[in-house]
Amino acid sequence: MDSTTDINLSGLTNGIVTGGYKHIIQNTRRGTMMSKIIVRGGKKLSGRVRIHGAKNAVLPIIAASILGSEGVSVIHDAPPLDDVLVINKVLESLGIAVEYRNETIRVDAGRITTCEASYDLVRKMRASFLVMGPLLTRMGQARISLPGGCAIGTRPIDQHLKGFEAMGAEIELGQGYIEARVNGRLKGAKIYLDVASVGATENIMMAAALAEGTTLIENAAKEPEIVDLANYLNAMGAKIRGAGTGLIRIDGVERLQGAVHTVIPDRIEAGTYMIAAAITGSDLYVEGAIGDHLRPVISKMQEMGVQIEEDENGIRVYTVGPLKAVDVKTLPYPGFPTDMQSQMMALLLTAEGTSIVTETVFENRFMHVEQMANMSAQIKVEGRTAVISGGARLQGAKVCATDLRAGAALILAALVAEGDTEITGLHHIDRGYVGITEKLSLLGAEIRRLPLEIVEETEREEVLPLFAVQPSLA
Ligand SMILES: CC(=O)N[C@H]1[C@@H](OP(=O)(O)OP(=O)(O)OC[C@H]2O[C@@H](n3ccc(=O)[nH]c3=O)[C@H](O)[C@@H]2O)O[C@H](CO)[C@@H](O)[C@@H]1O
Ligand SMILES: C=C(OP(=O)(O)O)C(=O)O
Repeated sequence: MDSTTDINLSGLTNGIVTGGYKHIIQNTRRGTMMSKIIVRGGKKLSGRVRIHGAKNAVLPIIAASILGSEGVSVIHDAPPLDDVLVINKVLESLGIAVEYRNETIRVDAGRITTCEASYDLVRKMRASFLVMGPLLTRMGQARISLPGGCAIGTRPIDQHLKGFEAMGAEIELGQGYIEARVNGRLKGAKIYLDVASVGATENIMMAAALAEGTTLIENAAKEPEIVDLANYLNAMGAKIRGAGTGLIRIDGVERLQGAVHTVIPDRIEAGTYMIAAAITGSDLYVEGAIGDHLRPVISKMQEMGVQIEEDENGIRVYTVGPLKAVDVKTLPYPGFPTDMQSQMMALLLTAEGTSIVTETVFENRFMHVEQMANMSAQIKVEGRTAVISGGARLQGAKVCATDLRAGAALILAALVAEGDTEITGLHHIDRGYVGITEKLSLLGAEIRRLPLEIVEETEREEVLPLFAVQPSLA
């Protein structure tokens, strides 16, 4: 993810605007506005919070819709997030018709006019690279800008490329682009992933769906988002078995068509609100949260003494006394998710005793520690391990979200800090949390989002009420 402030989608001003969350339109319409969140700590929360569709499921699913040469895909519960707008824009730049209204995306990929995804779009979001597999397998070629690294680590794509090469693609790198070509169709292959990469598993699974013959992905990632993608691909006519296990078998088919699919709830958004309940000592119902997707988070929170009750519609979280320190190690699913590490650290700051957090997935995912230290947090980092001294009262401060989950963790810490916390770097948070200010405020938090700097003042009132903007299907 690059470090520019907000996404500029000003070309979409003729698109459809329907009801929803203010910041998305503010950011996308003017592209120049920065904002800050101000939280006054100490409020108890109560009530229910609805979890939106999963960012990390919808992004590969939108990319996979490129594979549908006939019919229209209808993707329900697509969260109105900046990342979703970016991947939609990537598809449009390929000549594909995309319409986004009321959390439903329609994609007509009947016609593709170019196989190139430019630097301008791919730099905004790493997941844009997921269009490589679908384009290569359907069109025989793809030229995609290198996604590069980001705040949390170097994030190479060698495993994606290894998979495409094993299926017969020729890969060339030049001028910041990766060019992949194949004569005829990709061929099914046996691919062992050196690391159980989520993105590589998804990209290879999509490429293999239209390949000739059978592909086996060994040491595949097992995340619920992989299963959701496989379910969508199968609804399009693919033959995929084993998604959710370490061995996925894909029997290639000749063509795929658009399908209707509802995206799974976002387990990381759900986990974040579960921690909001625990950190504030409140009683919240997290509607839509799926316990089975959150097993390691639930189990760690219970070990700390948090009370958790699951039913078929969601999860209730509350506390009955002080929380205990625990040790946490991030791992690929079904281990503790790296995307919940910083939020968990915020909670551990309020527990009694010393906790140890070990990050094994990304090499540089402790950037929030420095920001938390500004709030008087006692954390010592050595390599991939952080030692957290819990129990001290956090103090409100001026802090900056260094990445998406770091931003969420700072908001959580701010909910219990003494005084006001000002959080900037909100473009990170907007990638992954729909209306976090509105949702927390409705639960009783004292939280506001304010403009920090408005370069262009026009059209502010015009954009209310709002939601997402996308051009109509042609
Ligand atoms: C859009 C999306 O779904 N993002 C998620 C996805 O990212 P993403 O798919 O990028 O994460 P990966 O699972 O690929 O990365 C995991 C580890 O594998 C390494 N690696 C990855 C690919 C590769 O070719 N070579 C390689 O060495 C990475 O550097 C990292 O250390 O999974 C991560 C791990 O759960 C989450 O934090 C991200 O939120
Ligand atoms: C790291 C994340 O996302 P991405 O892979 O899109 O950067 C995340 O969702 O926490």
